[in-house]
Amino acid sequence: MRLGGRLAAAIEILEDIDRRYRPAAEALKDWGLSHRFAGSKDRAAIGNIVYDALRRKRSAAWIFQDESPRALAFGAFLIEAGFDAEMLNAALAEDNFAPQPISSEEAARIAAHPLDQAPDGVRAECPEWCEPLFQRAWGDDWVAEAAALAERPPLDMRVNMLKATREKVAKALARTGVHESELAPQGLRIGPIEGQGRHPNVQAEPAFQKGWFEVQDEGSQLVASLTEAAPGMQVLDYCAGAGGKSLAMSAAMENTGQIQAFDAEKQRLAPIFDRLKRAGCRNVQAVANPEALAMHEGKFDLVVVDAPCTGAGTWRRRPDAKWRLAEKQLEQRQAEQSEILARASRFVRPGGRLAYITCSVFAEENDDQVRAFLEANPDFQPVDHAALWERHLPGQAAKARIDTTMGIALSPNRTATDGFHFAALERN
Ligand SMILES: C[S@@+](CC[C@H](N)C(=O)[O-])C[C@H]1O[C@@H](n2cnc3c(N)ncnc32)[C@H](O)[C@@H]1O
Repeated sequence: MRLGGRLAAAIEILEDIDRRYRPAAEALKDWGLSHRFAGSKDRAAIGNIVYDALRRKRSAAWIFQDESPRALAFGAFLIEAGFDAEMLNAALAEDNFAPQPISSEEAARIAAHPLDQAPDGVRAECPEWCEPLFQRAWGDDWVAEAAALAERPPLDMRVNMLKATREKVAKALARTGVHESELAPQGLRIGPIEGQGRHPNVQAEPAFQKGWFEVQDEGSQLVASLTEAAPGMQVLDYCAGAGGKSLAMSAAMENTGQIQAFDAEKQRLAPIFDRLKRAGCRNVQAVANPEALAMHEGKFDLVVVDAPCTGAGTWRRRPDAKWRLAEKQLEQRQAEQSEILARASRFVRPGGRLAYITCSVFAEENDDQVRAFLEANPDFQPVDHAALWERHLPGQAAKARIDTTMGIALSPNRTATDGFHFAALERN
């Protein structure tokens, strides 16, 4: 397929996402199934245009002064490729499968709306209702913080120290252009996709099948190590999901002690069994029945709450979720977070630690939750988060945003990771 056919396909998929209110990954998959003639390079290129259009929806709509799927696909392509209207029209010429080229009226509109003159909210690439949330959380940096969530993400991996070393995995993946992560000590990274390329399918590599590494964002790796799960500990991962944090803590604990991996939704836990097996984790037990935990109240050295949240910190990877998120869902997540914190905290032993994690960049889900919990639970005290960070990442204090009391914030803009918040609270 030529560029015209790829743009036409991207427009069709964006229409489907819009009309049927469905996740981008599903719409792309369906398109692939009904267009089997398209090769893997075409699919990757189409996927890039769709994801770029969702990441840069406001900028693309601004330069075209139009929110239609065609304007979003064209606009995002112009921005990402650094093309102007004339260059794009030249690339579409004599391509029977191409959409209508950019008209002279559209070209005039594009010329009259340069991005450097766009309002802050457009450059921030976030839904209008989220602008005050970013402003509150990030002050003067809010546009840069929100805009960084519209960049293409890298592919991050955590080396499983139970089975391999960073050198060994880097060697096994040498052809992929992998390099050591800047902050996470067991991290490896393949940079963001360039142009119309794609990330290698690292999960098809024998090294992955052998359990030498997991695909895990560097921010997720960092918050897992900030829990300070250590050999011999009794740990409760209260919102374990597919086990990303449990697997990382299991390796940090050198397969000793015990991790109870609990989740209120049984089906969310389902992938953990294969993952544990592949990674060789023998100190993790999946628990789906809350009653099985009851007898362990007040017994755990460490309780980790990787709470359900808006996921705003992951918008680089799931840009469609950004436009689906509604104010009501934020309120629901906040209510769940306070309820889960209250429940989970009962399992911390005196002298033990509660670690609160979200992949959100909003104060409503982070500082506000920590503050409210501490007010309601005077037997818990925050650890010194600056000292905690320094222990793990000496000399890197300028990277994260650290509030000694409320916790540590990671973001694409500051740490080149997904957005995360981490707070550790100790029980008297
Ligand atoms: C952010 S995800 C967890 C991700 C996981 N820890 C990882 O690293 O892969 C949040 C999880 O919380 C679970 N959850 C939601 N409400 C809960 C509750 N009341 N109690 C325990 N888990 C809950 C969800 O099912 C979801 O799997």
